[in-house]
Amino acid sequence: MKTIDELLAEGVAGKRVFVRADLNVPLDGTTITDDGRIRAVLPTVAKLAEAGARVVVASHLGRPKGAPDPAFSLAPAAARLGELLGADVAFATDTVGESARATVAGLADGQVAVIENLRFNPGETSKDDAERGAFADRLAELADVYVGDGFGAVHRKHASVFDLPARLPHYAGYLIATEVGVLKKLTTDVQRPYAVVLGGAKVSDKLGVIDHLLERADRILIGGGMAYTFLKAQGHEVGSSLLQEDQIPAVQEYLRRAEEKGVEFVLPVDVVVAPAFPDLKTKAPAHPTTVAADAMPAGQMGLDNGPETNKLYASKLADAATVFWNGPMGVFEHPDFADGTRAVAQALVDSPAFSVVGGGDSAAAVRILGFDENAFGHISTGGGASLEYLEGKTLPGLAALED
Ligand SMILES: Nc1ncnc2c1ncn2[C@@H]1O[C@H](COP(=O)(O)OP(=O)(O)O)[C@@H](O)[C@H]1O
Ligand SMILES: O=C(OP(=O)(O)O)[C@H](O)COP(=O)(O)O
Repeated sequence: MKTIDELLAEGVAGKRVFVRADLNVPLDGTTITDDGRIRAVLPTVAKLAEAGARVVVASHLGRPKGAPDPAFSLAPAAARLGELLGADVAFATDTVGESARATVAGLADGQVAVIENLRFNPGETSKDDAERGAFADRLAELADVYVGDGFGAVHRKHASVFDLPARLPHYAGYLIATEVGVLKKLTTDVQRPYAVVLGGAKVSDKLGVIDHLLERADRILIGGGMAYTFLKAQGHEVGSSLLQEDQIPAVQEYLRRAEEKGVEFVLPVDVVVAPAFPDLKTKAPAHPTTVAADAMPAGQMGLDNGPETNKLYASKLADAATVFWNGPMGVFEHPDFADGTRAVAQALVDSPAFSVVGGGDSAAAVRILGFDENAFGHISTGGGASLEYLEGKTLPGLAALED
């Protein structure tokens, strides 16, 4: 894999450099609630601009349906990138249309532009190679060189991640180099006990990693939206909680194999429930109650780990030597459901373990809840990406950067 330093040594002045970043930041309307992913790509963007490149930054944000949708515009991220760089950042209101072409053509050496959300074009995420390729062809017209630095999206076989680098000279940016360097350690000389904490909302994406973790981890702690499929698999009522019904047989098999292999599976013993998903805009009181995990009332939704679970999880992390954590333990964006996530973060701060926190929302949660980033071993910008890396899977966005 060629790195950005090699590109800089070759010289980039006057070249149009396409930087595939992951600027998928959490938004409250148009306000960025955590800019960690923008700060993470700054070294790459700043270095290229300093060296006189015409930098075209591209990313997805959220999961729009292949068409423009103002709620998913990258405009706030472009503005924040400009503030952090201390320079004007141009913004193209489309991806490969007139605005993008004119914006890129208007760049002077050392200037930076951001193009609109790549997922506004159906070609970005298409499963059809030809449709993705056609979009990648259009993107390739905007640049002379490709730098991959969107670590959070390298597990996606998407046009800008996988097909575009095949069409341009390609290099890995600083963020990808750092992320891979740290995660590699967890695949080789992991110190034991090795505990993995899994939560969050992308349950169907992430349940499969447990298959691999059963061969690798000593303890697996489950929380967040992931917990309810496990509780249901044990025969408990889960009300209207997030549930991956089709995965129940797989989850039952995980629990059986864990017992056979002596891997400790830790599930919530109590949960915080409410009648409905809370309003994250108004943060209006959500009327939470705490119930035993095996006695959830029908019609209520599990939204956080309860206090007994928080104590239990802290005790399971206290003597771990290595911890990998992906996925908040609850809907931490609402104050009624932030305690479970706060408790796990605090346990990692208190534990001498080498801790890696991965995922857009997990990393944001740690910072939004006021923890010092330096108290953790590594905060990764990718949740799904880091899990798939740890699984040993070939990640399309890394494979595409190989020579
Ligand atoms: N019990 C739950 N029910 C619904 N959503 C949940 C629950 N617990 C956590 N979440 C949500 O999970 C989201 C983050 O999930 P995910 O994207 O998988 O994590 P990451 O971005 O760290 O990889 C947060 O927005 C949080 O509100
Ligand atoms: O937020 C992301 O992943 P993560 O939630 O696993 O950290 C990435 O930006 C990838 O987004 P996607 O899961 O919509 O492809």
